Amino acid sequence: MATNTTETPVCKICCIGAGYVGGPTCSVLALKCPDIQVTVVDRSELRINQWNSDKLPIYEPGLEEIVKQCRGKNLFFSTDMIPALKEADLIFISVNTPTKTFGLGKGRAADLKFVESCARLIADVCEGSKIVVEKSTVPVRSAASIVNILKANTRPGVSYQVLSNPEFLAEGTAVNDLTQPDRVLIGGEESEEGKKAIAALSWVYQHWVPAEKIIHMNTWSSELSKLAANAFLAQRISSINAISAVCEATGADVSEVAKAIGLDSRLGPKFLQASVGFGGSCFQKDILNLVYISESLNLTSVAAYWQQVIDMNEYQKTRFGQRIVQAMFNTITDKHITILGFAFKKNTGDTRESPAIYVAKHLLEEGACLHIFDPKVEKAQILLDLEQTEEKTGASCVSIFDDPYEAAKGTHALVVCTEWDQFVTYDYQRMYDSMLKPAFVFDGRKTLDHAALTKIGFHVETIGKRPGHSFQVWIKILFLERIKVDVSFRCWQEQNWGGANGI
Ligand SMILES: NC(=O)C1=CN([C@@H]2O[C@H](COP(=O)(O)OP(=O)(O)OC[C@H]3O[C@@H](n4cnc5c(N)ncnc54)[C@H](O)[C@@H]3O)[C@@H](O)[C@H]2O)C=CC1
Ligand SMILES: O=C(O)[C@H]1O[C@H](OP(=O)(O)OP(=O)(O)OC[C@H]2O[C@@H](n3ccc(=O)[nH]c3=O)[C@H](O)[C@@H]2O)[C@H](O)[C@@H](O)[C@@H]1O
Repeated sequence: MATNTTETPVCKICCIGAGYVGGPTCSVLALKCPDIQVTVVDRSELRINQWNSDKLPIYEPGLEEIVKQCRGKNLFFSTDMIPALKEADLIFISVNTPTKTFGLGKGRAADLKFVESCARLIADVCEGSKIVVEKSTVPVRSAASIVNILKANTRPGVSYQVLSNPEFLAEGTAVNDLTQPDRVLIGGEESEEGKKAIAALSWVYQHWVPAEKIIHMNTWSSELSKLAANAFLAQRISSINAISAVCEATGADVSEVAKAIGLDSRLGPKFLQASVGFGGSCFQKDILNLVYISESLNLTSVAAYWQQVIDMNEYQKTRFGQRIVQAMFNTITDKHITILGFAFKKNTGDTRESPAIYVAKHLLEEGACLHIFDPKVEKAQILLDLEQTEEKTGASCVSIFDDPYEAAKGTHALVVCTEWDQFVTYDYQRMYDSMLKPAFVFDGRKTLDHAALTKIGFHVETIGKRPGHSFQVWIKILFLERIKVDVSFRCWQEQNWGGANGI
């Protein structure tokens, strides 16, 4: 490397994008590689200021301690991008790649404008030889566009190697996922220079990741593996959620079914938790991207297959919202409802694509007033997500609480949208006593003790189970449903065939 005068392959790293990936990844990198200087740059001054303050821009268990330990030593956050890029031997591109909201591929294709602007900036300012690492999640063959832009703008004496190194961390467990990854993928060119670049990035990871977990492959396999991994994970959730609908209609219990399925060593127990639906910034975006790529390649059956994972997720969120209204006597107009949890999963303050947003909007459309509590999501973020300018405005009605008991007071129902651990230990008797009766609990995460809640007096509804009905009652329901089906079938027969004998 041009700027590297020591024996080590990499001395300085620059990461463009100080978000949920760039921030934690570089913090762990700095912690594990004290011999490397890591600078995270971002065009957002607000974000960089937050990374340099006591209140980090994202909540992630264990992250604050690492940042405090490394910041100012070998970890730096800056908006001054040019010097950091010039100095670096290796540059990570960790910027956002959202779904396009306009033009060709609108609503499905990934918008690569931020990745492209990074490539152009690197080409403009860098000298010597650089390794450019694509860490953002991108469509397969995106590295070719980066190479194109860099090559088209190369000045004499400048050379680049572009690698794909997708990130697999999950929010809420990012530090653990980064310190003990299942695998690290590095895709690159087959050439000598390509192999040298792959070796340099592997050397960085080998500071803490066992060599056998660092996997080398061709660039396109690496890019596609990231989309495929997210699609497979989301597919499992949609599969168990589809089964949850069957459970609710038949009296089976989805937790029991998930346990039975997960005990098969070929399937395993993870990602079988039925829920109100998956959220987060990536599953939907990445599957839509996969659908778009498949369609672009004329693989229409493949596209339709993955589209179903998204459709099932929409169905699950809709079903949950409708079930709340139905259980509350088919009207929630002017009723006060408490939403417990607004983040898309526990241990994060991130609300991107959170199912809570969908549920809250559905309840607001039905005329309800919402009391919302989440341990980590900022009030301004909730109002922004619900497109409310301020609390309790006009016809709609949203109040944000920083105490769950205050939130529950005077409301008709509790709706659990996030599986925060502390929700399990709350004093539900205290909440029940302060609520209007009948008091309802809708557990969209299946984490509460439903028997205990029922004993307190709550009417409890959850995903994938119809609680409160004994086996005998179920037999009766199924019997009545059967009669209904028989009657409608006979009516249909008479209308279309002139009665059963007319066939
Ligand atoms: N959030 C997650 O848990 C994971 C995300 N990913 C992928 O990583 C990428 C980044 O995701 P997040 O960190 O969540 O996004 P983010 O939105 O939290 O952060 C992206 C950052 O990049 C900055 N940025 C954008 N364009 C820039 C430019 N030209 N120059 C300087 N800064 C620029 C933005 O200001 C923002 O701070 C995406 O492709 C995502 O799909 C991959 C694995 C996990
Ligand atoms: O590319 C990404 O952004 C990341 O996407 C996911 O990570 P993340 O979205 O942060 O969190 P997950 O734990 O995967 O949860 C996603 C959603 O699925 C839901 N979920 C998860 C598991 C489950 O069994 N059931 C279920 O409903 C969660 O509550 C959450 O809403 C992947 O797990 C990461 O490997 C990947 O790097």
